[in-house]
Amino acid sequence: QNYLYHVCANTTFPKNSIYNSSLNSLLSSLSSDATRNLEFFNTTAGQNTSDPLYGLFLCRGDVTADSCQACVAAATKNLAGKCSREKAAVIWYDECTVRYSNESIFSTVAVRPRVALLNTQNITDQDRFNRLVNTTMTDLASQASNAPTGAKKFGTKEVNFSDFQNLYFLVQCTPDLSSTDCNSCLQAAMSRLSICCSGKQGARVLFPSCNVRYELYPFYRMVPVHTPVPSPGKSKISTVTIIVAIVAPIAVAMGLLILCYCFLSRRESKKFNAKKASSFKKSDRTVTYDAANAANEIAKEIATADSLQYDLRTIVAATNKFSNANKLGEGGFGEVYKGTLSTGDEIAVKRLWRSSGQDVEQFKNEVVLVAKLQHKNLVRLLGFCLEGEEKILIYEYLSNKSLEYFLYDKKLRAQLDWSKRYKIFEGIARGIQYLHEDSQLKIIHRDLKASSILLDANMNPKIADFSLARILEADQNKRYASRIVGTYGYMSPEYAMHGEFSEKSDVYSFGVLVLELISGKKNSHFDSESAEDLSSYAWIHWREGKPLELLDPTLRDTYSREEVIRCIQIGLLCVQKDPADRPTMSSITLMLKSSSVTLPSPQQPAFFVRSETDPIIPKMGLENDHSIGIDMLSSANEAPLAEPDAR
Ligand SMILES: Nc1ncnc2c1ncn2[C@@H]1O[C@H](COP(=O)(O)OP(=O)(O)OP(=O)(O)O)[C@@H](O)[C@H]1O
Repeated sequence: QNYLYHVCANTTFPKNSIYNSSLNSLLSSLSSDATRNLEFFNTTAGQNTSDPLYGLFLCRGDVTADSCQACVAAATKNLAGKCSREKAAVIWYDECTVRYSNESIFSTVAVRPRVALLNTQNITDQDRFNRLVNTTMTDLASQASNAPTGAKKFGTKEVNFSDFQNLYFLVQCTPDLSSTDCNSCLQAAMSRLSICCSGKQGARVLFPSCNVRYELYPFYRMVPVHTPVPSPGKSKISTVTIIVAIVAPIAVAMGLLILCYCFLSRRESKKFNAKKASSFKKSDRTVTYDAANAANEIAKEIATADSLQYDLRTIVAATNKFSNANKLGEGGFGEVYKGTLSTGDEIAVKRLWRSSGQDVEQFKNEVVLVAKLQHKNLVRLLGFCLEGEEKILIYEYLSNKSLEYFLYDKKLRAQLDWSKRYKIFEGIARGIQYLHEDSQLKIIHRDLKASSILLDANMNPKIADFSLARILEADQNKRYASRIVGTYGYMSPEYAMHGEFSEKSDVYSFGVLVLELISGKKNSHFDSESAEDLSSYAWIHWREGKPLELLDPTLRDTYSREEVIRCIQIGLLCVQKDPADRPTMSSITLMLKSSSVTLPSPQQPAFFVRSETDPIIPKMGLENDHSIGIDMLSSANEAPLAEPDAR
C-alpha cells in the first residue's frame, strides 16, 4: 500500500476518554466494512454519547475490492497509530482515503487540509500541455460529478499529447456529494493544480472530499481488466513527487524521478549562479527586483541536480585533501571542513558519514529542493558531491562559528551586547518564519539549538541544518537516526514524549534559545537550586516580578530594560506547555519588530512541574525513533482539520 500523507488535527482528547473507545470502534468498523466490497462507506461511532465520531473511507474508483480492503486496513491501522488522540484526521494512500472527525463530515465538501504532490520535471511545450490538462480535467470533472448522488463519482481518461507521449488523468469525489458539490470540489482542486504544478510532468491535488491527478504514465487500472499494466508504484517510469505545500497542511516526497546526470564541475554552476545574481541587479528590471525576488529567480534556475554538482577533485583541492588544518568540527552527520575554491570563494564542506542504502536519486532531488530555499537567515546549501563512497554537502561558509561557541565562553559572550542579541533573535525568527510559512516547501527544523545558529562576519544569524532531516531521512545509517530527532534541552514536551512535532515545536526551541541568550546559560547544563531548568528558572523570576534577575551579567548596561523584559516574555510564551498557546513564528517577528504589539501573559512553562506521571523521557529513549513522520507541515495560519469548512 502506497502511503502518501496524513494530517491529524491539533485538537486532542484525553487518554481513556469516551473518544478513545469511539475512535477504536470507528476505525475497526471502517476496516471491516471495507471487506464488504464497498468502494465508499461512512459510519458513526459513539452516537449515544456526547462525543460522536464520524468516519468514512473512499477507495480509488478503479481498484479491486481486495486492494480496497487492504488499503483501508492499512490506512485505519496507520491512523490509529499516528492520530490516536486527535479529534479529526485524514490519511491518503494511493488507493484509498480514510477520514474521521468529531464534526459531521457526510455530504459536505471539505477542501482542507489539502496536499499537492508533483513531479519536478517540466514538460516541454507548456502552453499546449496546460491547455490540454485544463480541458481534459474540466470534461472529466463534469462527467464524474454528473453521476447521481450515491453513485461512484470517478473518471479516468487517456489523451495523446505527442507522438510518443500519452497523458493519463483521474478525478474522483466521495459519492455522498451532490453533483454541484462534487464539481465545485473538483474545480477547486484543478485550480490548486494550476497554481502548484503548472507545466509539470505529473501532479495531483488531494482534498478530503475529492482529488485530481495526471501523469505521463498509466497509474490507474485500465480496461480491459485483463490487460496487464504496471501499477503506479512499480511503473518503470520513475517519477519523484514532491510535496508542495500550498497554503495548507502538506505532505512528503514520493516516488522516483527520471534524471540523467552528467558529472560536471560545480564550479561553473557556482559562477553561473553568482553571475545570475549580479545580472539581476544590472538588468532593466532592477527597479522591481528586490533581494528576495532575485533569490527566487536564482532558485528557479536550480532546476536539476546537475547545476548543483561539484566534482570530488574540486572539493579535495578546496579542502587541502580534507586536511586537519581545514577541519572546522564534527557533528552528528559528518565532518565539516573549510574550503577555498580556485575562485577564492570560501565554502563549508560537510563530509557525511558513509551512506547506507539511501537512493542516490532521492538524495539529489532533496538537495535540489533544499538548495531552492533561500533566505538571508538560512545557511545556503550550494551543492553536493557524490563520487564513489563520498557523500558531501557544500554550504556557504560562515566565519563567526555558531551561537553555541559564543554562549559557552564568557569572554566571547561579552562580545554579544544587547543589540547584537536582539538582532540575533530577529534574524532567527525571520529564518524560521520563512521555513514555516513563506517558503515553497514548508519545513519544520526539528533541531533548532545554539549550535545550529551560525554567525556571519557581521554577526548576522543564519540557521543551519534545516534540511538534513529531509535529505537524510531515507538513509539507513544508524548514526543519522540519533541525529534526525531533536536535541535534549531544546525539544518541546510533545515532541520529546510523543514524537509529535509541528511548527510549535520549533517555536518552543526558539523560546529556549531566547532564554539562553538573555541569561547566558545553557538549558542542557542548567544548574540552580531554585529550578530544574532554564525556563522554570525564568518563570519563577517572572512570576515574582523580578525578570531582570535572569540577565546575563556580561550584558552590563548595554541593554534596554523594556526590550529585555519583552524578550523574556516572548521566550516564556514560546516554552508554554500547550503548543496551541505558543505564538506562531510570524507573530513572534511582529512582537520583536513592534513594541506596540501587546503580548499575552505567559503560562507556566512545560517542564515546570515534574512528577511521576509527567516524566521527561530521557534522550536515550528517543534515539531509535527517527521515523517520526515528515518534516513539512502546514502553515500556522491554516485551518486545522477539525475546521476544514470554516473558511
Ligand atoms: N556553513 C558553515 N560555516 C562555518 N562553519 C560551519 C558551517 N557548518 C558547520 N560549521 C561548523 O562545523 C562544526 C560541525 O558542525 P555540524 O553542523 O556538523 O555539527 P554540530 O552542529 O556541532 O552538531 P550536530 O550535527 O550534532 O548538530 C561546528 O563547529 C560548526 O560551527
